[in-house]
Amino acid sequence: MDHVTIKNVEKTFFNKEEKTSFTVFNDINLNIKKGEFLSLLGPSGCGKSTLLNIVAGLDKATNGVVQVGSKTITAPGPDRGVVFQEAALMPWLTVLENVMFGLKKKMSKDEAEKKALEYLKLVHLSKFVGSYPHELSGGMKQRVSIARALAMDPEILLMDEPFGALDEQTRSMLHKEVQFIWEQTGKTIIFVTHNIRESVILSDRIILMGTRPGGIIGEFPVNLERPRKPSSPEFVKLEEDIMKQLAGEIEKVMKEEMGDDYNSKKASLLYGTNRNMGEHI
Ligand SMILES: Nc1ncnc2c1ncn2[C@@H]1O[C@H](COP(=O)(O)OP(=O)(O)OP(=O)(O)O)[C@@H](O)[C@H]1O
Repeated sequence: MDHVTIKNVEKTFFNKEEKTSFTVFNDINLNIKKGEFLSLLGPSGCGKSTLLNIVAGLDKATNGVVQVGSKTITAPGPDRGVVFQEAALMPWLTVLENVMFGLKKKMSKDEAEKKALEYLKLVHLSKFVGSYPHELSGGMKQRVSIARALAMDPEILLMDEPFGALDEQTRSMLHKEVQFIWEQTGKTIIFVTHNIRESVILSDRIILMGTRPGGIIGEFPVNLERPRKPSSPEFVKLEEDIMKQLAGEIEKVMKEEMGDDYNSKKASLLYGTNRNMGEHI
């Protein structure tokens, strides 16, 4: 059953002062199933965050519609929880209070506390409920923000490079955690990343996005058993297939951004061992 439907979505940014406009993408069509783990993968600037923000209701499509079930999205709503790259916790509140914050508007304080504790347990932070954000590592802060989003019980979890700022070990630990949460809760997850390996580890399906003109340039179902092993031949093959399709895109972006400084040797450095497409190329 389709849970999220993205139909003919266009996004154009207008700059009124300079009287210019920039179309990020002009015709995105995508159906996401209930309970599906879908990644949006692509080089910097291709519009992954823009598309996610439109689904979140934080930004408006210039044309086209996004539906959750049969309901057209016009604004943020409790059916969609968002986790960003930076956890954005309230520094004056404890871990528990941060997670309880939104819940208290919906239920009694006791109920909110019970629910917050339940979700903090799910992300393995029971021992830190009384800590303040500055006492936590980056990975722990992201786990709080995941618990905070999940505690509101959204049908859909939208994650915008949630582990982009974390070190490799923490990132890998959180992959296991997100997978566990997804299996436990059955949420539909849309996950933005520019890391090929991360998308193969986590997703049921990977949507590849390209730039200028922006849009979907490929789709890869990931039919590998979980937990996935990056060293398995099937995993490596899929990474290579995605990489091949993306190589041309990345060079296009680099050529445009670096102009005369561009040289293809630099491009090859980007295809490093962790299959990361670079930060802001
Ligand atoms: N408010 C805005 N006004 C004008 N242009 C914008 C605005 N927001 C985004 N853009 C442009 O839209 C394009 C897509 O941006 P977006 O952040 O969605 O890309 P992305 O694929 O998520 O990139 P990254 O991986 O770097 O976050 C970029 O060229 C960006 O400069």
